[in-house]
Amino acid sequence: MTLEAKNLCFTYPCGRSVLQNLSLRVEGGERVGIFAPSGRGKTTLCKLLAGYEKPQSGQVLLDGKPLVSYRGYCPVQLIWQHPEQVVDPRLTLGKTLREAGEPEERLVQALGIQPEWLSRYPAELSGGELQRFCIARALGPATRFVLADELSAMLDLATQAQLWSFLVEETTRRGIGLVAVSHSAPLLDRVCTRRIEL
Ligand SMILES: Nc1ncnc2c1ncn2[C@@H]1O[C@H](COP(=O)(O)OP(=O)(O)OP(=O)(O)O)[C@@H](O)[C@H]1O
Repeated sequence: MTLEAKNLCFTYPCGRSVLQNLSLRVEGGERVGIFAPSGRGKTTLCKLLAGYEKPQSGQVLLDGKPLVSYRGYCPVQLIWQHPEQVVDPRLTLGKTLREAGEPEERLVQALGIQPEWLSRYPAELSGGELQRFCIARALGPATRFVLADELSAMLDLATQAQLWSFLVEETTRRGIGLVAVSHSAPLLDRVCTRRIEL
């Protein structure tokens, strides 16, 4: 499969123009690092690639078809920088995990998700623990591309290394394309097959 951004232009309603004519092509199984200083538009690009925002002009295509024409579970999944902002605080983590269907036990174990966390609420877990649930939720059976937006910025080095090596192994095994966003060029060079600068 191919994920393609074609000539994307995006301006927020306040008039802040963030992306001008941006094009990008990612193949299944490829790992592309996106490197840019703060405020350049990395998160905005991820939101466009996952269909959370619509460009004023240009298109996001999945295998040549507009992403907006895919119904149901989106094959392009975004792992957000701040997991606490993208989980429902009123749901237990067990329910959060099942939002994308029954999770594979293998994934739950590989991510180090502890059984006793499942009955807790998001506010009762650390950021790193919560991010593991968001990663598992993003890796449903129909996922073809994963966008990882600074997913490890708030984690200690050992946890960062563990989560990245899991993501590399899992995406390689399933031929999933990965777009990784970071301020750290060394991290992207370790994780990705190529790196681009915005
Ligand atoms: N909802 C919004 N409304 C208006 N402007 C916004 C909105 N979200 C982001 N911006 C602005 O758009 C620009 C790009 O933001 P974005 O979050 O995409 O950058 P980024 O490269 O991911 O930054 P960082 O590395 O700090 O996370 C910034 O100048 C930001 O202030």
